[in-house]
Amino acid sequence: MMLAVKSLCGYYGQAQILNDVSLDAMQGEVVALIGRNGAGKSTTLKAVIGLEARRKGSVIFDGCEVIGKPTHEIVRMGLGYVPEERRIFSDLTVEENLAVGRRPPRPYTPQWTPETLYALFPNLAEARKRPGGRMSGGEQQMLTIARSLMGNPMMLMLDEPSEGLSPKIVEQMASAILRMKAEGLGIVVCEQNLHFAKLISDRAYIIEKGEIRYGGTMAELAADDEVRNTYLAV
Ligand SMILES: Nc1ncnc2c1ncn2[C@@H]1O[C@H](COP(=O)(O)OP(=O)(O)OP(=O)(O)O)[C@@H](O)[C@H]1O
Repeated sequence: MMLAVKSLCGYYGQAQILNDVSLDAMQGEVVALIGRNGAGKSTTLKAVIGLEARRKGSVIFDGCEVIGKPTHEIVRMGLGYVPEERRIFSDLTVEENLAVGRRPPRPYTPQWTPETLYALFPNLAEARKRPGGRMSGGEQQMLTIARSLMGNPMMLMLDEPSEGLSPKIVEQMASAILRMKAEGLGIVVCEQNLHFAKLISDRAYIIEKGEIRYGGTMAELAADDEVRNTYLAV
C-alpha cells in the first residue's frame, strides 16, 4: 500500500469530526471517498496532509508514519494535494504557474513536464501565455492539478475535482484522471458526484458523519442498491 490510513480521528477545536477513519490506496489505482455535503471528505484529506484539522491515529505514506509531520514535508515526500478551492497565481501565466510547481523527479514515479501536461490538458496548451486569473473555473482547476503534477508526486489527493464544472469539462477531467492513473499515479479523490466517481474509480469508500460506512470496488457499489440508497440518495 502506498497510503494506509488507520483509525484517523480529526478535530476542529473541541468538535470531533472524524471518527476512526481507515482507508488505503495503492500506486496506480483511483480510490474515491464519497459522501454528502459535510460528511467529512475534505476534513479527511486535510487530516492526512496535516492541514487545519487536529488529528490522531496513523497515516503511513510510502512506508513512513507522517501523522506528526508538517504538510510541506509530506508533500515533499511525494503526496500531492489539490484542495477544493483553486489555488492558482492569477497574475502569473499558465506556464509560469507550472514552473512554480516544479520539483526534481523521483525514482519509480511518473514524471511530468509542461509538454506532457499540455498533452494531458489541451486547454492549458492553448492558454500557456495567458494569466491564470483569466482562465475559466474549469481551466483553473486543471491548472491546479497540473501544477501539483509538476512536483512529480507518487500519489495525488484531489478534493472534488468535478465540482462546478460544465459537463464537457467534467468529461475532460475524467479522461485526464484516467491517463494520470495509466501513468502509474495513485489517486484519492473526494466526490459527491457518484456518476463522476464511477467514471474514474477502481474502489470507493463511503463516509457519513465522519465515519467510513462502506468500502468496496466500484462494481460492488454499483450493484448494491441498499448502500447507495442509504448513504448517497439526495
Ligand atoms: N474549519 C472548520 N471548523 C469547524 N468545523 C468545520 C470546519 N470545516 C469543516 N467543519 C465541519 O466538519 C464537518 C465535515 O466537513 P467537511 O468539509 O470535511 O465535509 P465534506 O464531506 O468535505 O463536505 P463538502 O463537500 O461540503 O466539503 C462538517 O460538519 C463541517 O461543518
